[in-house]
Amino acid sequence: MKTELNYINLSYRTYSQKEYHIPLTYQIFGKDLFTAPVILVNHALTGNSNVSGEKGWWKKLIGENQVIDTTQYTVLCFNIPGNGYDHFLIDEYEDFTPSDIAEIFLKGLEALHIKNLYAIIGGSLGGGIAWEMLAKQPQLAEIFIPIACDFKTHDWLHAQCLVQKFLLNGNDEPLQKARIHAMLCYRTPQSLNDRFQNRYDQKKQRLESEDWLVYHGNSLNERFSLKSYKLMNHLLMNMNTEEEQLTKISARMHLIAVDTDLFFPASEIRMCFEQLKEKKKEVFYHEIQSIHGHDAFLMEYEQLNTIIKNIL
Ligand SMILES: CC(=O)SCCNC(=O)CCNC(=O)[C@H](O)C(C)(C)COP(=O)(O)OP(=O)(O)OC[C@H]1O[C@@H](n2cnc3c(N)ncnc32)[C@H](O)[C@@H]1OP(=O)(O)O
Repeated sequence: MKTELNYINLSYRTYSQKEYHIPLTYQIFGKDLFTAPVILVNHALTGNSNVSGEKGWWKKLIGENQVIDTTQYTVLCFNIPGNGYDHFLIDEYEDFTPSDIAEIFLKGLEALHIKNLYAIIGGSLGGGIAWEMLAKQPQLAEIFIPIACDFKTHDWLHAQCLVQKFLLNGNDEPLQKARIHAMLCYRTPQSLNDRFQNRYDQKKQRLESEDWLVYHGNSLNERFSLKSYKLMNHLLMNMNTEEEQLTKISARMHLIAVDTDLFFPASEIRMCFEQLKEKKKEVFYHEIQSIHGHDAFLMEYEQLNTIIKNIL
């Protein structure tokens, strides 16, 4: 299986009229290009192109004989430029919007001579970017699977991103603090309360739940850069796909929500589904039941795999 990082050099002018040289990187898993249907996977906020294999963040979904079976498909994943996985960082992150990232990914597909995709799948921010891509090229894919995401950032999510921005602009452990706040948005009160039951770690002199949060804050700080996090948060805060374009998307759509998601509430995803259904035939809604909230798309594999297995 090929897992090396590949490069495409792009000249790109942002919608804010800034010129950039973008070394767009990507990974391919499974079958060689042009020998099998292509599935594009768009990664989430702190993810990257390494979706499958030993360290793949979606390895329980994508791999040999997994639901997204790399013996049957070519799985392609671009890095969001500036995510730092390929060491490319962006200083002026506000130059970019999710619409720019979508445009860059489309240019990436063009450079690879990929005209059609079998499917686009994306979780959270990755799904939001996929909405933007399809709004720009409605005929691009046969199947669209946005998971725990919406075509735009609603007020509550925007507000949480604003808090993230304040924390990220602080001087004292900005990335750790932002991650701790984000972890609380990715989970629910029940998820934490059921799991930790107020247990106290005598050795560390703090609640186990606090230790878990501190661990996640420090662990992201070790593997992710502040600049990348600022960019990703800015993108999450500014998803705004043109609503009139949505019904023009030709792909069979399968919107997947999590019943307890605080970031992208199931009620909003269902509303999007109801509106699309009025004007479009092949649109479906699925719901993962979980106490965990947004993170369920990285935890509830039994449900997620069953849903996706029936779609592909
Ligand atoms: C907006 C968007 O685009 S969303 C995208 C952003 N979302 C994320 O980044 C996901 C954030 N959540 C996580 O990273 C979670 O860990 C998940 C969802 C991947 C897994 O959740 P859980 O199954 O509850 O695992 P948990 O968080 O307890 O443990 C993960 C790891 O941390 C370690 N860990 C957890 N708590 C502690 C602790 N207190 N001390 C030391 N290690 C710890 C575990 O041992 C485990 O290590 P391993 O991966 O080497 O086995």
